[in-house]
Amino acid sequence: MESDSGIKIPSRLPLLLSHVGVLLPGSTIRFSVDSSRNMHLVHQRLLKGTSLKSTIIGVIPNTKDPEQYTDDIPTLHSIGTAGIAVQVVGSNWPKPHYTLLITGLCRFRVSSLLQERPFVLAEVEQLDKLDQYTTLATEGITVEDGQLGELSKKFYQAAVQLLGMLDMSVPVVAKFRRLLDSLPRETLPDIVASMIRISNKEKLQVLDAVSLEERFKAALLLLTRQIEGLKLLQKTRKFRPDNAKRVRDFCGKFPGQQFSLDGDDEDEDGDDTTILERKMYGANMPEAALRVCLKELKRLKKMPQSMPEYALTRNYLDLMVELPWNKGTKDCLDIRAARALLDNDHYAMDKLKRRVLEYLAVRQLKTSLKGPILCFVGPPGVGKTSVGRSIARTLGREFHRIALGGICDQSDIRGHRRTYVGSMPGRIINGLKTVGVNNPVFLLDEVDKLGKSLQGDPAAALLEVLDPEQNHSFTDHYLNVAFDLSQVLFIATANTTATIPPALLDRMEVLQVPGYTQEERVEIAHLHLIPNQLEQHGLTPQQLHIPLDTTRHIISRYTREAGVRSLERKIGAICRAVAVKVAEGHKVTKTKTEALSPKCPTQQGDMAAPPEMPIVIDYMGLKDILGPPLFDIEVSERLTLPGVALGLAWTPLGGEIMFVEASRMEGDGQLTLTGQLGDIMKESAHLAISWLRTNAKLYQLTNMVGAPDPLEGTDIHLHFPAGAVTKDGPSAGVTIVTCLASLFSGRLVRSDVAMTGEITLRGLVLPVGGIKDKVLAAHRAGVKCVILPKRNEKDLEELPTSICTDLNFVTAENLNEVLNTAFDGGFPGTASSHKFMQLTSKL
Ligand SMILES: Nc1ncnc2c1ncn2[C@@H]1O[C@H](COP(=O)(O)OP(=O)(O)OP(=O)(O)O)[C@@H](O)[C@H]1O
Repeated sequence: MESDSGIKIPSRLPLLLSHVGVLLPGSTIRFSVDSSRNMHLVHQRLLKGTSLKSTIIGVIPNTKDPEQYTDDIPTLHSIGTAGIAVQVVGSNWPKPHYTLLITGLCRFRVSSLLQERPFVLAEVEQLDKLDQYTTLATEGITVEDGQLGELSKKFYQAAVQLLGMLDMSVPVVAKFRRLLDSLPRETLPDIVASMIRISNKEKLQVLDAVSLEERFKAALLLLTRQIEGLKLLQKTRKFRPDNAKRVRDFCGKFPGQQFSLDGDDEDEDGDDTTILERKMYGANMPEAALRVCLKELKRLKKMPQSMPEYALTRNYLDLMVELPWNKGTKDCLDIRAARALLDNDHYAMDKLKRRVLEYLAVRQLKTSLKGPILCFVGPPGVGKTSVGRSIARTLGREFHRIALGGICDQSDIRGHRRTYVGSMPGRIINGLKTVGVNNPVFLLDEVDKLGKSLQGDPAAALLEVLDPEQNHSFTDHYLNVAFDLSQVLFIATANTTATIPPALLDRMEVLQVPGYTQEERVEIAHLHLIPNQLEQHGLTPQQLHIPLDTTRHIISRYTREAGVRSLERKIGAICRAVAVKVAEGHKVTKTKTEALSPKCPTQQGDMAAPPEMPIVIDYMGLKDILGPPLFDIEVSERLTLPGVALGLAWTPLGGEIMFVEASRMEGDGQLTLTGQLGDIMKESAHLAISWLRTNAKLYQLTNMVGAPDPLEGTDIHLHFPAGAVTKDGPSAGVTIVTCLASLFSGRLVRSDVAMTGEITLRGLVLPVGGIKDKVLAAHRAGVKCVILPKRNEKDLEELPTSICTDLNFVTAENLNEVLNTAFDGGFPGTASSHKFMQLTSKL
């Protein structure tokens, strides 16, 4: 049925390739857009166009699922329906997705394809008249039209009969009757076919019936079958009026089961919600949660899909059914195996491993343990995270790491309320969804780096999570129902306890993980890091050999850290360099075999010999790969002038050595302090000066002009190098005194001595923290003797034996003892009768 006059659709139409419904003229269908071609059509045509013409598109039915092909365009159905996009709804989150509401206008035939990408554009030929909608029902087909007239009359009568059989109120039936009467007869087959429940294949038959007569015939057949089906249904109902479910099941077997003029169709979506409901019952969730889910599902069923809230509710329900409410792994704990595994994975860390094993042993004896939450505190790269992973492995549990560094919004922990656009559950619930069990090991990494902002305090939200008494009913704002976290094993890691809020710290058992000694690092490198790196770079020990001496050299000259991360990176760099050599070697050997063939004997001499395996890395090789050494053993060089002393400092990154320098010049007794010092450190400097002035006579300290007060006519400048780093704390007190004593006496401080300790005005030395890390730093720097406060003697017990044998420890109660040790041959004025204790080893 060609149209040569009247309203015309554009002759070039962009085509929407539909793989679900069939759009018939006169009806409206919702299409979900997710394939890339259709997505481009929406973006470039529907969302950009401003004219009415740009909203007219062609819908080609029954195209293969566009997701299944990439570039090839499938064979298109030749007949489609031109339609007008009356609504475009969508969002870009969580992934781009649009829903189009399209009203069918008329049929068209695809004449030729003009473009396939980014969306399909075709030259089309219009098949139906569009003006039929503007004609009155009475002006259309009449009985005088012969067979067509007869057919249309029959069709109309059948439609009226079906309307009478529907289970609807009288006014609704009357309304539909009026609608039926007002529609032009030629539009009836399409409209009725789109309303009765028939399969897509049958709809396609109606669409393909281009001639009106054929269309009436095809649609009449379907309509009659529908009427027969309803008749049978009514009969069945009479027999078993009480068994509505069975009737429903029975009529479900009819091809054209229900008549749904009221538009309340429950096609695929209906099945979808049934599946969701089934999943809810199967998710084993607590009753309260199930009640909430069922309520939401009821709301969801009533919502049109195009409503933004539909997606929100749907996502919520999907999460609820996916959460492991009652699903867990079975612990397979064998303490002996756990010990072997921990020893295998990690070298040293004895204290930590012992505590972890105790913890696991208690769990084995009492499974319902509401145990403490372990918090590993130590410098970066000492294996805190990797011990957490090993614990999960020993227990046979799932492992999930939650990085808390920089989080400053409490909804990151507890989720957003669902009223917000883009709301999401918090990291705890998300983690549970990811691992799919309710008893994983959660590693809360970097708890000390939680922030605070206007959006609340995430540390406060963590309080509930980490409290064994409360976390069995943890309520995420997004879920809005309680989730039992009591089975989850939480382990936290931090670099320092100083920035962990006290309430949070109180809920955790802190286990210090100190830095490693040089020898421990060498062992870790050879037992773990080198084999790991070789494997990661596809090398074997037969190809690369790093001798012990080289490892020591890397540790002392190329790294300065408490952990082993930088060492691991350096070994990685060596592996990369060797991988190039090995790969080149392969190539050379291969080419050489080819070159040796009689065809080209002359090339033989040009080939470099493949490297000899294994490639052994010596100092020279190291310099080639890693460049010149980054760190010097500088202590002795820097202590060559009076007025310099070596202190020990503690930072969250481990212990460090710290030089204190002093100089004096003519002036009026001013003290200048530089090197970004905090208030406490400045006070220490003032204390030190006061003590020295008081005791100047005793120690024979003079200023430049020989006056008894060292500050008379003299300005003093104290500097703490590495000026970019802020320094604070009282532990530099003894170092400042020693440095000033050296300046005023003109004597050199011993170059192999480092010290730490707080001072008082009366010259006492008070204890300080971080002894282990400080001593390790001193050992790293090649110091031979460490001066510590007497009351820190107990901390020496924690030091490894190797360190104790390498270093001399002098514990001092007062500054006399400090000065006596710091200068060769003691310090004048400090009664050599003052005894100080010299420890070689405490263990
Ligand atoms: N004692 C050890 N034995 C074997 N390997 C170790 C040991 N200590 C650290 N490592 C290795 O060092 C690397 C860094 O460790 P990890 O990431 O666990 O450090 P971390 O202490 O958690 O650091 P951060 O505080 O920066 O998170 C890992 O590859 C780990 O396997």
